Amino acid sequence: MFILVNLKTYPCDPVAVAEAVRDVDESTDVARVAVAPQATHLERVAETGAETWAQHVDPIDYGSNTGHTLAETVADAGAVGTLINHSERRLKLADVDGAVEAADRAGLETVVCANNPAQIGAAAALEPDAVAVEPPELIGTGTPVSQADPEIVEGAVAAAANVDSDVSVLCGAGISTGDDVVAAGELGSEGVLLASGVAKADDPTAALSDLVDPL
Ligand SMILES: O=C(CO)COP(=O)(O)O
Repeated sequence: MFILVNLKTYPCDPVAVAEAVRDVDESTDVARVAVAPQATHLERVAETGAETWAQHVDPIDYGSNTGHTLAETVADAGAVGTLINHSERRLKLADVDGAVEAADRAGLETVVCANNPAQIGAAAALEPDAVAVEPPELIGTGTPVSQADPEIVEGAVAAAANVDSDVSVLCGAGISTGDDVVAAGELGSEGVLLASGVAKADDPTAALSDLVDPL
């Protein structure tokens, strides 16, 4: 299972969480664990040796784009992948397409987020490496999508497979325990996105160990 920890703009220590991510990733053969800090922390996080992802890239190339995030810069800072169209950083469909293209150009792995199976189908058609279904109403609640809305995960898996069977499906929202990760896997998800369960934990290593232990 792929476990991607999104730090959003939570007031945690990104380097401490990244060290926990690196240590837990190295301690297991059954999970791949990565962290997505804020753009300005990418370099410091990547220096820990943790697999580092961006939270967003813009659908742009080098040039006159003040205030935007260029995929190549994110890759230069040490990121190997990027989220696109997170529910807290929504893009127009054409811009999701452009951001996937920009990430591909920079050699970044891509996960395109979406709210529901219909959007997952549209996202899969843009040929990212993976799509992630995250019902916005469950984000940050501690109520796991795999329990509260298993149909949405199964629907997302079916919708992506219908469009492009090479696109993996992840799910997220409210996931904080190993049982939640196991349940996500049983619904056909190849990984999970999570944030508050680790970013707000007093002991991120313990929180991450709990996530991978039952796998
Ligand atoms: O938005 C999320 C991950 O990208 C999920 O957030 P929570 O894990 O806090 O529900």
